[in-house]
Amino acid sequence: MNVKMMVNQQAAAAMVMATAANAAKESPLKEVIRVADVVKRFPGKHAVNALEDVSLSIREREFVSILGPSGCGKSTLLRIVAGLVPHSEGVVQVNNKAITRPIPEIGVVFQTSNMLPWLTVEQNMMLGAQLRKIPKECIAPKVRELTRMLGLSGFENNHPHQLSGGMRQRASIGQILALDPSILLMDEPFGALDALTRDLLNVELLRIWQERMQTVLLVTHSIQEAVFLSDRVLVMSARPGRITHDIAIDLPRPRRPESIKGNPRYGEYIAQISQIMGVY
Ligand SMILES: Nc1ncnc2c1ncn2[C@@H]1O[C@H](COP(=O)(O)OP(=O)(O)OP(=O)(O)O)[C@@H](O)[C@H]1O
Repeated sequence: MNVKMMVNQQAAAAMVMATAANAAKESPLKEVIRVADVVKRFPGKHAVNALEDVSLSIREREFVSILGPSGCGKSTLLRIVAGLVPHSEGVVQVNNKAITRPIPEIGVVFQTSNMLPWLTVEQNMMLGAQLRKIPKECIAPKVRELTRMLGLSGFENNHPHQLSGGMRQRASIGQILALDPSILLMDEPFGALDALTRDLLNVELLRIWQERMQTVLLVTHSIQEAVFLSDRVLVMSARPGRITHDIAIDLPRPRRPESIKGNPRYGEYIAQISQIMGVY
């Protein structure tokens, strides 16, 4: 084969690879969460209209955050998607199936740890799988790997009260990840932690997301956190909550605080969202 033929073959191979890469880039990812025209009323003496015509769509492996004023219905929306709270009107689907109760594909992390105080970190991380009758030998290697990944090696036999707040929250995330959910719903998971621990855990969360690529829906009060982590930020109005803005965050990945926080676009997104939310 002469040199010209080799060059032509290489060029053709490069073109095929580029076309495949473009096709992969352009092929729309599957819609995983679909919320359409959802209304939520809490009836009773102090009836509350919490959500009004909320619609959103989240695709496979997207990281989406929800911001909004206190009481606008962010947690209610998350709990509806999780199947923990029924909605009054509209459609809520996960992987094309109507959500009427919690399903194994969805893991939920709340602000406070769900760990049982009388069990160790490892026992807590095994618990969900045991309740689902998954054999111990299947779950044990996964729990060991998660313990390492979450920086909890050496603390497996500690009880929750023997951990710092940040470690407790990491262990709570481990409890959920041990069940291998394809969708992670998080309600202010680091809200009770100090700013430094929160920043560190955000970096951890991105690393976990990048390694496992779950679809993530996060409720947060922090504009910085939402911009740093997300592919899209949804902003809700005051109650009854509606989604008023859907902002694509076009910052490069992988994201590290030192590279992102110096990026002028990071500052611009924060300014834009602060203005939308009326906070400066
Ligand atoms: N179980 C309930 N019964 C009655 N009203 C409720 C219930 N849960 C939530 N609400 C009301 O629904 C509205 C939305 O509450 P929700 O907790 O979803 O807001 P939020 O945006 O998550 O608030 P925050 O940012 O302060 O955590 C509030 O007015 C709240 O009082």
